[in-house]
Amino acid sequence: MRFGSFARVGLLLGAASVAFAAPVMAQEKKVMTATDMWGLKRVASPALSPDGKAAVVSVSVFDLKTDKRAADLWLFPVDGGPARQLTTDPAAEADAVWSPDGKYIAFTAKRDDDKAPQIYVLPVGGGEAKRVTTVPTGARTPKWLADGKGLVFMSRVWTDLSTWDDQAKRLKDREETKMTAKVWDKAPIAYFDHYLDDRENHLYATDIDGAAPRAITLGSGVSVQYNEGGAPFDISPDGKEIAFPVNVDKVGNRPNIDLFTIAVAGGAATNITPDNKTGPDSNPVYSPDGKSLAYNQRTIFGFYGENAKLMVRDRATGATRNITDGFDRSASDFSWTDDSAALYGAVDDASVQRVYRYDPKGKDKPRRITDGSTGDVTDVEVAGKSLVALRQSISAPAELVAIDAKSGKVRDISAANAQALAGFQMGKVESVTYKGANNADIQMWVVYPPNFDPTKKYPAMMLVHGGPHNAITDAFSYRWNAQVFAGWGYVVTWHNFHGSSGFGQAFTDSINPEWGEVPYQDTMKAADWLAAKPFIDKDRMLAAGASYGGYLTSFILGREHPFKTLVIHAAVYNLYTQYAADFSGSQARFKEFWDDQANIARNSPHMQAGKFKTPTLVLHGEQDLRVPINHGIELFNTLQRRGVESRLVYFPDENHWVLKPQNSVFWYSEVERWTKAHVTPGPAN
Ligand SMILES: CSCC[C@H](NC=O)C(=O)N[C@@H](CC(C)C)C(=O)N[C@@H](Cc1ccccc1)C(=O)O
Repeated sequence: MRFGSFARVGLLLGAASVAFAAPVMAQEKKVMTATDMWGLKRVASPALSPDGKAAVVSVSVFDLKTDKRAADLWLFPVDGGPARQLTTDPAAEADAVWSPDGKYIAFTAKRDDDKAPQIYVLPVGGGEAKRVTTVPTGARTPKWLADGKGLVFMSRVWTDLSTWDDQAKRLKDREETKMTAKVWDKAPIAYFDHYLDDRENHLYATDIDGAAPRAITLGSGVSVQYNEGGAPFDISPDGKEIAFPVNVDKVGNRPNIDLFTIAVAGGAATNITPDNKTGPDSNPVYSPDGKSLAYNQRTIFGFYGENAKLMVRDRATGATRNITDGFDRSASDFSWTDDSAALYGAVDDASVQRVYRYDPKGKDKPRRITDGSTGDVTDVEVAGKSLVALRQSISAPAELVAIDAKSGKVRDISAANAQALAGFQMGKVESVTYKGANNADIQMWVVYPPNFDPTKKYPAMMLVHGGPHNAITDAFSYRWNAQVFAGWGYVVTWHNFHGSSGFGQAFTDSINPEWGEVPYQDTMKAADWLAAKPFIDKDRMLAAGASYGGYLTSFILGREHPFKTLVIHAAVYNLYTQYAADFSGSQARFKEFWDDQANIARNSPHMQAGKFKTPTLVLHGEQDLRVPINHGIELFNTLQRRGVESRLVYFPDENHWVLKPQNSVFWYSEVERWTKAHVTPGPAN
């Protein structure tokens, strides 16, 4: 679906549209279904103009008939006023970046005959976008050079080939050959849903006039560590130096990411964080005055749940400070102010993502700016006098907002989904705290069915989150949408059990290396809390989870619990087979499994198979290389062998997550059919 013609002034996405939307009467409102949810527009991370006056975001829409996504760039004045659609091409545009003079926006897209994503440059004042690269291996994550005449980008290339023609030929040969074997000498071999090939990520510079790109890191002896997301590198404000992450592990299975710098002109690369040998140094960002380099550091090997410290390096002396010393939160998101006097970023902070201000000198403690009362605020961007971000909640998808850095007030800029949401009757959302394992305070989200009547009794659907070192914050989920489940007639909960992030490092780390028992107890105590409520029917409770959440749900399956049925997606069911199945399994922080098999015996859900008796819906994707398909098959076959009512829903073309629209709608329909058959939804007297 398109929003309109090029450069059309669009009220549709602007905040102004809220005022003009026809009011929808309560009785006309409907509960949101999975299909409705797929009709919502998805607003991605903003890119703020250098003067801070306008923000560009990519807005995606999905077509349920074709399963296709279209994404276009929209420009929003930060102070309000109508949004302007910048692109209408059927291809999805991404990675938007403003030129230093604010006159152009570069982005990546696979348009027309492009076989891989290329960089395009669009004049902001009007005119067509012009393609500036023709790189057979694709151009990703562009950043402008300081003079505005060129860009640096990343491409994944074979390092034994010296020309783009040779790269193109090998790509063609690999596509055409009937010999499909892959060979590795070093781990990792895969990332989430794809096998890694024998290429490396390297940086190139290109002029915007379309001259052949020039290699920067190729020949330096190191390559860029990159899996997904935004640009992992930054260019110094004088346009002379680039900082980028490198995995210096020579063995495989002991990843050690250090930050390197290299001249934009190429040459030798220098490791600037060689002393941190046990954790990743990442996300380098130069201060606008060019004096400092901010980056994240973790130091505990194999523990992604470690709080990321925010480090600031003096580029002249190399002296480096941890400016978040004593801050018991992870500072993984940050953006410098123009005067280099502060940084702002979103923090996973006790069940909500809130914006904090950091002092680059480390004298002032990180200061909370937004209070979290209106949902998660993430993806913070600072420029000129503006601070923009995305805001979302359990009941509303992300929209672009402006933040007042002094008062913390959050103001809507986009309203891409205001009209659609006005037609839905959402359930009330509450944050509660109960006493969990070891008498600790556990935060839990409760989402009530629309038209909830506290004098009646409702069934409960307890959702168990993944990670485990993640948290359920006030965010809109497309994969496990609590409002869709509440619309079926359940009181839905998400509890942030021990191990969750955002509640302090000790709480996060309290389930290592014993993954099962304490989160299990937290879940049972959450069930007790619910069962004691007059509005809950304790004989109509179910639990559902995915990934680590599927681990904990299958751990529950082999133990005492009050649930009438369980829904288990992409579960880590067998810790023996998960152990070395992917990159996470390869990072043993404590003992290797052959040195501590008792831990696996205590913690692996499959060891309790002899006690399985609860009807269970098992779901898994074939392309899941994070938790491979064997887990779902083992769990289902074991339930069948024990004569326990069970059903396996298998997705041949989905990975760790169900991401395709029609498959997702089918996933929701299977979960709805199964849960309703085992736990009657809706109120009873
Ligand atoms: C957000 S980082 C979580 C990464 C975590 N890494 C280490 O294990 C992870 O992938 N966890 C898996 C389970 C693991 C394979 C044992 C998991 O539970 N994934 C969850 C959470 C998640 C959400 C978004 C991105 C990555 C993971 C899930 O898939 O819902």
